[in-house]
Order: sequence, then C-alpha cells, then structure tokens
Amino acid sequence: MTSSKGLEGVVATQSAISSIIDDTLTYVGYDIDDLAVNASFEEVIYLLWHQRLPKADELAELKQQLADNMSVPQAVLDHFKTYEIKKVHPMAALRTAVSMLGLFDEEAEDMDPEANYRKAIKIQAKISTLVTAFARIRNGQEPVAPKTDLNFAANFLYMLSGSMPEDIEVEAFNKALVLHADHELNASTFTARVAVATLSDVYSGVTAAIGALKGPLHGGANEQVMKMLTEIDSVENVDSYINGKLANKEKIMGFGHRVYRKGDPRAKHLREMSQKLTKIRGEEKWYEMSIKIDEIVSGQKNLPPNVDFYSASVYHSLNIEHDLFTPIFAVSRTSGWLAHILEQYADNRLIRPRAEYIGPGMQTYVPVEER
Ligand SMILES: CC(=O)SCCNC(=O)CCNC(=O)[C@H](O)C(C)(C)COP(=O)(O)OP(=O)(O)OC[C@H]1O[C@@H](n2cnc3c(N)ncnc32)[C@H](O)[C@@H]1OP(=O)(O)O
Ligand SMILES: O=C([O-])CC(=O)C(=O)O
Repeated sequence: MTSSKGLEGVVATQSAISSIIDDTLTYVGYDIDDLAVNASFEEVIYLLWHQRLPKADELAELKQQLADNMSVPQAVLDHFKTYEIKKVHPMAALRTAVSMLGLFDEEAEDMDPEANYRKAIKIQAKISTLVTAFARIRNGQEPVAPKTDLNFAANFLYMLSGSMPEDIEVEAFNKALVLHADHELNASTFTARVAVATLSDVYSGVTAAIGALKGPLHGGANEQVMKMLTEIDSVENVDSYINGKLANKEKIMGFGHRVYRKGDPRAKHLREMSQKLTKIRGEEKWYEMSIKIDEIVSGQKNLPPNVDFYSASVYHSLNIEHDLFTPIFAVSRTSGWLAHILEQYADNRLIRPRAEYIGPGMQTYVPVEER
C-alpha cells in the first residue's frame, strides 16, 4: 500500500454538483464565468441542490422559504453573550452556533430526504443571521432582523450594518457569494461528506465543514491576505515585503492551489470588483498593492492568485471587519456543503480510506515495571 500525501490526485467520489477540468470551473455544467455575471446567489443555491436552474415560481418559492427561516432561536443569540466575545474568532463562534442550531431543531435526527432538505433551507437561511448577529453583539449593538423583501446578498449586508446597502455593494456581494458557493471536493466539502457518510446528521456535517474551512490553508486565507495587505500598507513596500517572505520560503496567502495550474477562474472576477470598489471608496492602494503582489508571486513563483486573494480587498471595501471574511466564505459555501451532504445521503457508502503504516514492526508487550 502506498499513500498520496494530502490525498493529491486521489479521486475519492463521484459527484454531479461541480467540476474543475483543465482549470475550468462549472456548477452542474454552467461555467462559473457565466454564473458570476448572470446568476443570483439564490439561483445558484437551487442549481446546486437540484442540479438544474429554477423556473420563476421555484425561485420565488426558495426565496420565500429562505426568508421564512432566517430567525434563530433566542437562546443561540444569548449564548454569544456567555463568553468573552471580543476574544473569540468568529469562525469558532459560528462552528459552535451552527452545532447549537441542531439542538433546537426537532427534526435534527430525522433522516428522511424531505426532512434533510428542510434542514438545508433552515441552515442556509440562518447562517447569515448568525454571522451578522455575532458581529453586532460583539460591537455592543442589537442584531438587526432580516427584511423579507431583500435578496440574500442585500439582507446579509443590511443585517450587518443596519442600513440599506447600495446597489453596487449588493452586486459585488452577490457575485462573491456565487463565486464561493461550491468547489468540487475541497477540504471542507470532503469533511462534510466524510461526517455524513457515517449517517450522522446534517448539522454535524456543516459543523465539521466550518471547522475545516477555518484554517489558513483553506478559507482562512482571505483574512490572512488582508492582514498581509495591512502590514505592507503601501505599494512602495510590496517588493521588499514579498521578496523577503519568498526568500524565507514563507507562503504568500491567497496564492497557489492544489488543482488549478494556470489559474483560478474566480480570481479575475474578484480582481475586477476590487478595482471598481477600491476606486469608489477612494482607497485604490489596496487594489494597487494586490496587483503588484500578484505580478511578483505569479511572475517569480509561477503561482497564480486563488479565490481568497482579491476577495480580501473586495470585502474590505464593503466595510466588513477582516475576521468576518472567512465566515462570509462559510455563508456562501454552506450551499455547496449542503448540496454535497444531500448527494452523499442519496447514494451513501461509509468513507473510510486506509493509512500506509510507517511505525515500528511487531513488538511484544512488556509489563510497566520491566520497561
Ligand atoms: C479557498 C481555498 O482554499 S484556496 C487556497 C487558500 N490557501 C492559501 O491561499 C494559502 C497559501 N497557499 C498554499 O498554502 C498552497 O498553495 C495550497 C494549500 C493552497 C495548496 O497546497 P499544496 O497543493 O499542498 O501545495 P504545497 O503546499 O505542497 O506547495 C507546493 C510548493 O509550492 C510552494 N507554494 C505553494 N503555495 C505557495 C504560496 N502561497 N506561497 C509560496 N509558495 C507556495 C510550496 O512552498 C511548495 O514549494 P516546495 O515544493 O519548494 O516545497
Ligand atoms: O478546492 C480547493 O482545494 C480550495 C478552493 O479553492 C475552494 O474550496 O474554493
């Protein structure tokens, strides 16, 4: 038995949800470039969960179902006040809060496919509320109730800031949600599938996935990108900062990918948005620094930017606190996790690979007093 470190190149499942072939990303056969320009996040949710785009009445029904399920139990909001909220990473809080939601769902253990679909709607609807309520409570503000007539992207921004977002902000945020929704068998999606393949419940799958997304080699990279941009602070400092890191063999966050070789097709959409939004805000330096870093890392290391790189300056331009970047990734990726969880249940087999043993050979037990 030989192993592949990090399971590189291992095909671990079949899936009809999304694919990456020759650096082209598709959701159910629709090119991400097409969806990024044309689709609403709600349409993408439906596409991932049903493997087809919704008709008008189906889309309206999904929007209504999401709107109807956005409120979260008061006990979950109250629990945010039971610890030192300012010292907690929002991804850790989200991981616990989603798990806690399961405690208040009477059908949490019901494995009927219709019950699981209802849970998907509930989790997708409530995750926006959890992230925005956490952010507001941490800042000493009351959570803002959702407006049922707003779309998913607008509602998130509204619940976060308490004021109506501008059209350009909603457009940018919707695009970011579409771009992050699914990505074949990335680490967090694989985690979700492994968890539910034991026939554990949907809440367990999403909770496990949030834990996996949190790390800086995966979703956590977007927050680290903004930390780096803040440290660099000006275009003049980019050269020495990046070349210093590369000389020390340190990783530059937001670059590289296990699957893409020529580049991540999502990055260009975020780059365009970053340019537009930083200009509107009069804070072009974040975009200019990003472009310069991209030139150096792509040029010298042949490592193109991934989805996390330009999303950082986009979210910053939307006045979002930096440690909320990864929770926002989770809000979007929940749609993909749920699609994969439902797909896993529909044709399940326990996921249990083998390990190549590299420890000592056979040994004989020696009683403790003789060792
Ligand atoms: C949504 C997402 O999850 S996208 C990914 C987000 N993560 C990041 O942006 C973190 C930075 N990037 C990385 O750590 C990696 O590129 C990963 C985790 C994305 C992919 O990792 P892997 O496929 O395992 O590649 P691995 O880490 O083995 O790197 C291969 C080589 O490229 C180098 N490399 C990879 N990424 C980077 C980077 N961002 N900066 C500098 N060097 C890098 C490694 O140092 C290694 O070099 P070596 O062969 O000389 O030792
Ligand atoms: O696919 C991956 O390994 C990471 C990634 O880009 C994502 O999850 O969007």
